[in-house]
Amino acid sequence: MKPAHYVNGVFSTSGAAFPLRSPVDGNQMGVVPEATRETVDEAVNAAGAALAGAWGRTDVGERCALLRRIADGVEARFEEFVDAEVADTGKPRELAATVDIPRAIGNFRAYADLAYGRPERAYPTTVPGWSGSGQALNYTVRRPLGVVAVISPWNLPLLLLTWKVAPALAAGNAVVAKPSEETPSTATLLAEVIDAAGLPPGAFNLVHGHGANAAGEYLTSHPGVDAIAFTGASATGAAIMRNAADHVTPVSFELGGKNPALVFADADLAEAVEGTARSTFTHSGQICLCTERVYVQRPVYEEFVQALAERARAQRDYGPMISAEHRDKVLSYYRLAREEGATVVAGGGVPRFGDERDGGFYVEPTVLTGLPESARTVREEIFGPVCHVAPFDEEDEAVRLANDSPYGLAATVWTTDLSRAHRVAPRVEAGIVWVNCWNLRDLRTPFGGVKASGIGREGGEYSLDFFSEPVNVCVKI
Ligand SMILES: NC(=O)c1ccc[n+]([C@@H]2O[C@H](COP(=O)([O-])OP(=O)(O)OC[C@H]3O[C@@H](n4cnc5c(N)ncnc54)[C@H](O)[C@@H]3O)[C@@H](O)[C@H]2O)c1
Ligand SMILES: O=C/C=C/C=C(\O)C(=O)O
Repeated sequence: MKPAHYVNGVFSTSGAAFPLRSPVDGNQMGVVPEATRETVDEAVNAAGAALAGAWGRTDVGERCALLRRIADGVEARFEEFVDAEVADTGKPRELAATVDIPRAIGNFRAYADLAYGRPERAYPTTVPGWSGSGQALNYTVRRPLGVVAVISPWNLPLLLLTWKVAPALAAGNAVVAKPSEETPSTATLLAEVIDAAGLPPGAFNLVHGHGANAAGEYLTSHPGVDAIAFTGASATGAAIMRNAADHVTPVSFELGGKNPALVFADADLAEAVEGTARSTFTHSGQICLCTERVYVQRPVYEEFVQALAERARAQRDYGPMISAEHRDKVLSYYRLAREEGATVVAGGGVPRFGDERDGGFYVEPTVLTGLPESARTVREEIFGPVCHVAPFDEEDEAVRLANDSPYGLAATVWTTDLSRAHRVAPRVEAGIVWVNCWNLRDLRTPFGGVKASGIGREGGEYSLDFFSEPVNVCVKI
């Protein structure tokens, strides 16, 4: 797979090339073209021209049929997409084959169904004493925003790219997408599938490159961009917001997190341990929904810590960090944790495999205890296979601990007390609260964070609302 831009229906590798490295062994796998400001400008102009041309004249039925054709196209090249996602991220094949690629297909199919079946409202209005019939009809129609910039991260590359592209196209927008510089391959395959599906040139465009002072920033500060949908770090979101401010460009942000788990003494402890191991170590903690703070009611605290530590030590076939830089960042937090006085109950270092993986970017699955809530390790997002476990006594204390964070993306609550579940979950300052489960997804539900974890919601009608403008038409009868 050779990463390429896709602009106005044409593939190219214009621009300086930068290395694409395998996170598994650190070896260079290929090169990625760095889009210039001119290439980004060409992509935005192509999107605008598509809206003024054939793509702008499509109706929702035609667009949803094209989304289904894209889904079928990805499905037909399923193994190729899995190979590319595994090569770029190093994630276990089973994860890419059961989550990343099926969800990308599901994203297109879900929005084809949701957009096509979405009703609009009408209000028959009576105006007493008014001349004529004294009646009017108010109805809502929706217009696409226009040219949408989509910027996506490296952890779930195709899942998160298509989670924005699908609803943006369904709503009639034209898209310029910039995937992470770390993971260009499945985005390029997607462009091939979209090209084969027959979308008019310029409806979907793809540019590769870095973010700050590069393709990402050229795109988010471009005056021809009508909306920005971004997933990535909170600090990056703030930088993008500053660029968007000049043109008052609307933004949809899915940002960072420091997700808590609350484990009550009445929980099914084995289920809570297994669920917290999954929510901490899946994709080596490189999912925004992963748990990094665990609060366990005191009567079961010691038992829980030991059981979770055993699960950490038992982790096999886990993947690496995406890059040497990210590996070094996670290891710097492992050092910081020790400096702040943590007990490292499991992990805390670099695994030794005795094979090519020793040249890759692996870190050990890690469980920490003993830190105060004020510790940086407990407050700052690490984005690796690590969590800190602390005890609590009362329910209100647990909620306060969970909410004592600048972030508010996701949380898990483990309890067999139904009343407690329904009391606690709505009080947690997060966009998504799972009870006795984790990452169980219904694509119609609102997805997103509060505080520094994001602005707005994705999913179902929430995405379609962001990617379109409602227009109220009032007709005197
Ligand atoms: N809330 C969510 O749904 C969600 C999902 C995945 C990842 N994340 C967050 O993303 C972070 C990890 O991903 P990452 O390292 O790719 O994030 P990142 O913010 O470094 O990069 C994300 C994307 O933004 C681009 N970018 C970077 N700086 C930019 C700038 N100044 N202007 C325009 N574009 C810019 C990058 O090239 C990349 O495509 C973590 O903080 C994680 O919590 C959040
Ligand atoms: O890393 C963050 C994961 C985001 C997941 C979703 O956006 C989703 O499941 O729809």
